[in-house]
Amino acid sequence: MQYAIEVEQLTKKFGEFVAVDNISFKIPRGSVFGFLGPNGSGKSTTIRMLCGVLTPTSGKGLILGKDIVAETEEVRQNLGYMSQRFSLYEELTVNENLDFYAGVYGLDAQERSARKEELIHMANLKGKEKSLARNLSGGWKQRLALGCALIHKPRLLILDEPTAGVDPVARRVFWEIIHGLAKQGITVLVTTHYMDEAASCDIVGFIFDGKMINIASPKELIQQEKVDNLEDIFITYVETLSGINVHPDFTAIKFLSKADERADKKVD
Ligand SMILES: Nc1ncnc2c1ncn2[C@@H]1O[C@H](COP(=O)(O)OP(=O)(O)OP(=O)(O)O)[C@@H](O)[C@H]1O
Repeated sequence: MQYAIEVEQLTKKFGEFVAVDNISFKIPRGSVFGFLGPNGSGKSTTIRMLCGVLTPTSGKGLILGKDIVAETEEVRQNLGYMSQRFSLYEELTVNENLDFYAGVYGLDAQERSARKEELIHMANLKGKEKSLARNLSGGWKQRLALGCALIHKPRLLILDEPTAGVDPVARRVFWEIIHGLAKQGITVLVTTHYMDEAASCDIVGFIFDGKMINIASPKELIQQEKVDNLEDIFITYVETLSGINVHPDFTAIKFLSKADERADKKVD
């Protein structure tokens, strides 16, 4: 099997603090990998190492067979990255944002115009080419950012919480695009806190305190853990690993005054 991502004992320390702790996993080409874990568990640090912007403290990583430390330039040419904040230039138009990213990746004029047309079609941005990014709604911005990440035809796409803050329609459309890209052979690594999105991934990996706790298909994970859905797994892992009960006990707290309670109970 050919792998898009191969990670072996990857570790990142910030001083004494271990943000990513000896993780190993492999993602086959053309699959959608949902990288899950609570805030601060090490997802972005792992992604930053895979993108070649952070040097691992130890361990090894290959992206499409290229070493993330020794072959950073080759890795970047094969990789598209979309950050949580979409990395768009708000004062530039849709067209100008795409042009900017095309320039970064050195596309010539002919390639650039053909590619832009494809991406505007994919992102359903026809008619909005001259709109400022600032004036686009969340869903449009998100799809423009995806277009920018795809401008150089990368074979691996890394998306850091791409659907945070966009409405359900835009989320649905976005995921249809993601699965369409995977069908064409593009590998996708996506972080999300939405478990319905995670359930549609081919593989999900759960990271906690920098350690990879489990990695398998959603179906396998649900069978292994004998629960109904991924949300139950997420909560069970967090409770077990942190020792914190995530269900707060509200019964001891009175939110209404006695007078309010009496008024509510009055029947006309
Ligand atoms: N440059 C840094 N220096 C020191 N600590 C850092 C640095 N970058 C990240 N960390 C710490 O490493 C841990 C993992 O952070 P990371 O951003 O990878 O988590 P995450 O899973 O992406 O969280 P979120 O879901 O909130 O984006 C956190 O405790 C964070 O504070």
